[in-house]
Amino acid sequence: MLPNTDFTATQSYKYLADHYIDIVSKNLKELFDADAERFEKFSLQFEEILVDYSKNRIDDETLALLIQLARECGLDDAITAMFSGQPINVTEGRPVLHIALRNRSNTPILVEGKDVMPDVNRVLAQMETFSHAIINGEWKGYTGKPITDVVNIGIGGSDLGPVMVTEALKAYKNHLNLHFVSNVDATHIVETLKTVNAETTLFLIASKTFTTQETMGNAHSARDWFIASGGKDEDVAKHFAALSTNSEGVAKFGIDTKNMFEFWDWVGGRYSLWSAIGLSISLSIGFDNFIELLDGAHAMDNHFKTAPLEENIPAILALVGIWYNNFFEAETQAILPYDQYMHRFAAYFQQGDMESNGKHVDRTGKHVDYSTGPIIWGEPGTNGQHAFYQLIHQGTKLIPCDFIAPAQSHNPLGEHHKMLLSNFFAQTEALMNGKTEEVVIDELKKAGKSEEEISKIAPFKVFEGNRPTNSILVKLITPRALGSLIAMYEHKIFVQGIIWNIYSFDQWGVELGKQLAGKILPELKGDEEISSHDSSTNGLINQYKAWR
Ligand SMILES: O=P(O)(O)OC[C@H]1O[C@@](O)(CO)[C@@H](O)[C@@H]1O
Repeated sequence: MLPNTDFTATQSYKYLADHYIDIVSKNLKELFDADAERFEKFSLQFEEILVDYSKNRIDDETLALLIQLARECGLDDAITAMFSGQPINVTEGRPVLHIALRNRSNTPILVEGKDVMPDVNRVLAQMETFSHAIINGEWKGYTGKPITDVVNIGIGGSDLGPVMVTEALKAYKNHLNLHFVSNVDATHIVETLKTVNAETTLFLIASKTFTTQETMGNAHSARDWFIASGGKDEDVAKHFAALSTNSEGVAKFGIDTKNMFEFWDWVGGRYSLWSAIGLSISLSIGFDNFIELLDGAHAMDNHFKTAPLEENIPAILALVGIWYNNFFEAETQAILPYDQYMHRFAAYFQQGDMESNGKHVDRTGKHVDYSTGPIIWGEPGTNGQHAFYQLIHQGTKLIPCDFIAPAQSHNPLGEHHKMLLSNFFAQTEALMNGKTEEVVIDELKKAGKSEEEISKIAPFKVFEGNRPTNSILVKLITPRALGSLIAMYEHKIFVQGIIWNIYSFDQWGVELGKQLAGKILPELKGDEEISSHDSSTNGLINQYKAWR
C-alpha cells in the first residue's frame, strides 16, 4: 500500500529548511553566472519535448535534497503500487489505473486477480468501429442521413479532457463538428441546439456515474429536443450513445446498451480522457490519432516508472513545485501555453491538480499542518502578457510559471510564430533577470529625462527578477506529444500527493455542495417564503423568488 510519512518530519525536510535560508538570498542571475553548464545540468529531453528547469531557484544541493525527500517518502514504492493495480484510492477502495487505458504494450495489469487489458482492448475496438462508422458516413440518422455534428454532454472529467484535447489537436480534426455541453445553465444546451440538426446529430452522454445532475438534466433536454424535432423514441438509439460505468443507468435512460462504451471504477473522472470518455476525441481527430495520444502517454508512463528520480521529469517538476509550495510559500502555479490551440490546457489541470491535491487531511485522517495542492491557473501567451503578467513581474506574490511552446506551428504564417516564440523566450528571461535600478536610471537618462523626473519614476520601473519558471519546448504539438505532456502533469500531481501524504484520487469535497443544492431545489419550486437556512441564504432565495 501507500507509504505514510509526514514529510515535514523527515531528515531531508530539515536539511531543505536550512538550505532554503542559504538559497533564498541567491538570485537566479548569480546562479547562472556561477555555472556555465547550468542549462545542460537542469534540463531534460523526452522524445521531442525539452524540459528546461534551470530558471528555478535551485542548485545541485537543492535537487539532491528534494530527491532524497522523495525517497524518504517512499515514492518508488508508491509508483510500483499504482502501476501494479493496488487499491491506492483507499477511501473509495479502488485501484488507480488510468495508465492501463493507454498500456499499449498490453502487459497484464491485474485487478482482483483479473487482467484488465482484454476489457480495455474490447472497448477500444468498439470505439474504433463506432468512430469509423460515424466518420465515414456508414452510420445513418433516423432520416437516412450521415452524422455531421457530435454533441458531448458531460461535465468535469467527462468534459474538460475531451474539450482540451480536441481543441489542442484541432489541426488534426476531420469534417465532424464537435460541440460540448456541460453547464446545467440552459443557455449552454439551448445555444448549442440552435446550431445543429436533429437528423444529423449524435449525442454522447458522458458520465462515469450517469447520475450527475447537470449531465442528466442536459441529456433529458437533448432527448426532449430530439423528439420535438421529429425523432421518435425508437430513433433515440441512432442518435444517442453513452460513455459510462453505469450500464443500468444507461439502459434506464433509454440508450441501447450496445451503444454504451464502458469504463471502470478504477478510472478517476479527471483521469478518464484515455477511456471511453475520449470517444469525442476519436470522432474528432480519428481513432488512429487517438491511439497516438495513448501511445504518447504510455511512453511517458514508462519513463516515469523506470527513470531514476534524478532524470525523472514528472518527479522533478513535482519536487520543484513542492520547493515553492512548502518552502517559498507560493500558493499558485501558472500554466502558460504559447499555443492558441492549447487554450484549455490550464483549465484542464485546474480539475486534474486541484481536485486531486486540494485536500486538508493526510492519509492517517489527521488534519495537515502544511500546505498541500496549489491553485492552478493560466491562459495562453501572448494574451496573458496583456492581462496579468504585471503581477507576475512586479507583484508581491511568487508565482511559479510553466511556459509551454511548440517549436513548429500548425499554421505557419509570415513572422507570426517567430513573434510568438520571441515572447516565450523573452518572458522567462525577463522574469529571471529583471531590471535593476541602475539600468532603469541609465535608460531614463538616455531618454533625456531630468534628474527630478528620474527620481520620481525610476522606482516604478524596477523589476526584481528572480521569478522562477519552467520552459517546456515541444517540437510540434502532435497527438503523441500531447499525450506525453498530459501524462507528465498527471504523474507530477501523483508525486506531490505522495509527498504530502494525502489521497489524490477521491473527491469528497465536491459532495457537500451537491447535497445542499438537492435540498434547496424543491424550495425554489413554490412561492412560499423560505426560512430554513441562515439569513443570507434565506434572503437570497426569497429575493430570487420576488424577482423571477
Ligand atoms: O462523469 P461523472 O460521473 O458525471 O462526474 C462528473 C464530474 O463530477 C465530479 O465533480 C465528481 O462528482 C468530477 O470528479 C467528475 O469528473
